[in-house]
Amino acid sequence: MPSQKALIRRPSPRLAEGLVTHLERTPVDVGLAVEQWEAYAQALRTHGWETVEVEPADDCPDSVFVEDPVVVFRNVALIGRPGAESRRDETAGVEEAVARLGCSVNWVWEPGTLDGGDVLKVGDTLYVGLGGRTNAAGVQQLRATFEPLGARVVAVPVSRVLHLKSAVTALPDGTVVGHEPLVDTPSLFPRFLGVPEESGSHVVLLGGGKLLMAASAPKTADLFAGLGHEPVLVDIGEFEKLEGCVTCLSVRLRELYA
Ligand SMILES: NC(=O)NCCC[C@H](N)C(=O)O
Repeated sequence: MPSQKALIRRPSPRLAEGLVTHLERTPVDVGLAVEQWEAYAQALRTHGWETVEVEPADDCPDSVFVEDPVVVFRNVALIGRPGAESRRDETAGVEEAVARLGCSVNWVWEPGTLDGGDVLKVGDTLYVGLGGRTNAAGVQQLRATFEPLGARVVAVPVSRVLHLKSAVTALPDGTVVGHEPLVDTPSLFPRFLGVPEESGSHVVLLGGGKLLMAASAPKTADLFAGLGHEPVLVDIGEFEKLEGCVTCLSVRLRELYA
């Protein structure tokens, strides 16, 4: 039986010092953030995911955004080299966690940079955002790692948001969804659906038609419900102040055999 495990990482006490790039900094309430993170983890568990905590990295303010240090395809994990230097110490704990779960591990090497938030999987296609935290050498290394396993890697420009998955994610049927003013080239995706809210661009596929989404995107949730999906809303407001989304707070591992 394939396992359904989700890596999560407890927020650092220094969360409020996390990076902001495209937003103005506003104060983060770390206590509230921890409550929101616990509710997020509970939502994953309620919908059938076993949560696995990566060792906390208290000195790394952005470590809660656990999807960024790694890309997993089938049972192979590529440990990224974060585009932001302040995030480079986050990788060791994530590497240890994926290895413990039985993944084969590869690494992105200098001069490559690659953030997991820049990689969107749609079936066997890996769209990779180029322009912010991920560079051309990182894309080449992603190709070299995953194309031999049957992945097709498609590089797409990202200039208006932090990561590719800040701009677009995909519904269970593969339709790519995004808030058009923030998507550089919607025509690169075979099927694209515009959504009315920025945070409506971010869905985590929970299985069975359920979509984990931010509570800040109620109109998009209605749109998706009207299309036959089942939105599950969580408040991640404190993380949104740091350019975090529902996608970046976990790494779902669907193809491990445990
Ligand atoms: N995948 C993501 O969208 N990650 C969000 C990272 C936010 C963090 N403050 C950062 O700038 O790296």
